Amino acid sequence: MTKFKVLMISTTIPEIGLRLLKTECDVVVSEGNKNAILQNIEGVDALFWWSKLKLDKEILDKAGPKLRVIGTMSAGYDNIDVEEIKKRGIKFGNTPNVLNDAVADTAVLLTLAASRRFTEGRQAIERCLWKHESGAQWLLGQDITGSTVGIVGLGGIGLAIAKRLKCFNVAKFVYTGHREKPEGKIFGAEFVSLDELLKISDFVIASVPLTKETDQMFNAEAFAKMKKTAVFVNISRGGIVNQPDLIVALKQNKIFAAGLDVMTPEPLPSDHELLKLPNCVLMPHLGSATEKTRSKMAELTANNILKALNGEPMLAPVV
Ligand SMILES: O=CC(=O)O
Repeated sequence: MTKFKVLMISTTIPEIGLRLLKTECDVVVSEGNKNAILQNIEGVDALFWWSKLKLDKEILDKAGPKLRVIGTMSAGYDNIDVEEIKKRGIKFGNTPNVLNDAVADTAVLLTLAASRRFTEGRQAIERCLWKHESGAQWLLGQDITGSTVGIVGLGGIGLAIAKRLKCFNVAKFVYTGHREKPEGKIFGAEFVSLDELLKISDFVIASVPLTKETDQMFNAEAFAKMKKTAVFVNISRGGIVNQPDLIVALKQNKIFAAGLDVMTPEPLPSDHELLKLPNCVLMPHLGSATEKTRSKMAELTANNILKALNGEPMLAPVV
């Protein structure tokens, strides 16, 4: 029996992904750059995708008509042309839920770090600005205890963030999104409009996918609605923020601080303005980057692909 042919992008996938696929498929492992992908993709039955590159018509055309299954090892798929995939009748799945805890941990880390002036404190040590006489009001931060936390997008990750922050004795949780959610009610969070959330929240935490609707939703207008003491955290996608507007808001202290795991572009150039802001904490898109989480993501992606190749529903289908 001829085996299915799978192209795995990239060479850095946790071992379990390759091991599972190899039980039923011939696997070619490719670097994640476009040239390598285009060189290797022709004639494959399935694609294991781990790349920030656009998975577009050009790549799908080069793959040809045999390609009928794609699994992305990510929860988000804003870099993937889902409409084109649908049109071609290709089965497509992602890795939701398995990364909720790791990403929520990252959100908590950024919330704490931004509110307690982590970047500025570290810079102060490096620049010999930490003095005995620095005084009792030096580098004061914002408290989570007693605060109002606003979650924009109460999906699996948003809820996991709220659950974690509850332990910090938050006074009130609010959230916004398309609709009120039963899990919001059970948790004890109030559903409010985006405007209301921006107005009343001490912490605004974004956990929405990047779509046409959320593209640059955090812009000058949104930052102007926030409290001057507000801390903004983004663990979803850089594209939901108008970054020049955020930089202005941080420079002019229109908001207190930001904690970002995601930004534009990625990778961020080392001389980027964001890195020069003392009230901005940055991580290089590490939300799901723990050993266990990445292994679970690799396993789910491989199983999505194997199921679909065998004519069964994927464990986590998108289309
Ligand atoms: O950003 C990470 C993901 O979408 O999985």
